[in-house]
Amino acid sequence: MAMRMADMLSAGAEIVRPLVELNNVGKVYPNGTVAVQNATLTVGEGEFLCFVGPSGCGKSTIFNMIAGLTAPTEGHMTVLGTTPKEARKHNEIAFVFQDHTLLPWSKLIDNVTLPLSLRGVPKKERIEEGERVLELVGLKDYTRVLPRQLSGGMKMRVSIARALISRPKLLLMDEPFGALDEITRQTLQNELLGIWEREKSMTVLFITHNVFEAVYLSSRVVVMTPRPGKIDEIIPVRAPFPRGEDFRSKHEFSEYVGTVSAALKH
Ligand SMILES: Nc1ncnc2c1ncn2[C@@H]1O[C@H](COP(=O)(O)OP(=O)(O)OP(=O)(O)O)[C@@H](O)[C@H]1O
Repeated sequence: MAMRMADMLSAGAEIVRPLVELNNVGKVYPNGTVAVQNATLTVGEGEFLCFVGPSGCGKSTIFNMIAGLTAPTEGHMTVLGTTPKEARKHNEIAFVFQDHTLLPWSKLIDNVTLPLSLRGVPKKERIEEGERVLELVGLKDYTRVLPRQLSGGMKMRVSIARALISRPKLLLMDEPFGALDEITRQTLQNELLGIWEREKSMTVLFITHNVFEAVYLSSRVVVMTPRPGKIDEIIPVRAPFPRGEDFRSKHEFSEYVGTVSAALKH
C-alpha cells in the first residue's frame, strides 16, 4: 500500500508540495504587542500538525495570519502558493473554533450549508452536500434538529461538518475540543483522524493545550515559546496512520508525550 504523505513526512522525507510556507514571519499588533517573531515553517500537503505552547504565545495569531484574517508585519508567507487572503477567497481554507457558533434557530442542515447559501449555491446541491458532511460526522439522522437539542460533542461535530462543506484544502482548528469531557474528546479525535484519512490531501493545523492530544493526532508537533512567540522545536511523531486507541497505551506514545512536555518546559 502506498505510504500517505503524513507518514513520509513524519519519517523525515522532504516536503514535495508545500501548502503553507512561513519565512521569518513576525506580527506586532498596533498597540506594540509582539505576538510572533521569526516564525519559519513549511507544511506539506496532507499533513496533520498540532501547535502547542503557553497561553498568549501567538498560536491564534499564526492561524489568523494563515487564514488571511490579519497580515504579518514582518517576513513572507504563502498559502496554497498564493497570499493567504487570495487562498481564503477561493474557499480553500476553513476554520473551526472551540466555540461552535451555530445559529440556534436554524436546523442542522441549514447550519452546515450556511457557507454555500452565502455563496448562492442552488438548494438541491446545498442539501446534497449538507447530507454528505452530516453523514461524515455521524449525524445523518439529525438534519432537521435544532442545535439546542444536541450535546457539546454533537455541536462540535456540526461545526466540523460546516467547515468540511467547502471541501477545504486546509483546515485550521483552534482548540476545538478544549471544552469537551475527556471521553467525548477522545471519540472526536478518532473521528477527526478518520475524516482526515479519507480526505487524503486535506491538511489540518490544530491548536491544543493538551500534549496527549497533540501526540495522538499529529504527524509533527510545533512547540512554541512564551511571548514573543517563536517556533522553538518541531517534533515529528513517527507512528504510522491510521492510529487506533491502542496507540494511547503504547510505550512509544508516552515517550513522545515526554519529549513534547520537556520541549514545552525549555
Ligand atoms: N488584536 C490584538 N491586539 C493586540 N494584542 C493582541 C491582539 N490579539 C492578540 N493579542 C496579544 O498577542 C499575544 C498572542 O495572542 P494569541 O491569541 O495569538 O496567543 P495564543 O497562543 O493563541 O493564546 P491562547 O493559548 O491563550 O489562546 C497575546 O499577548 C495577546 O494578548
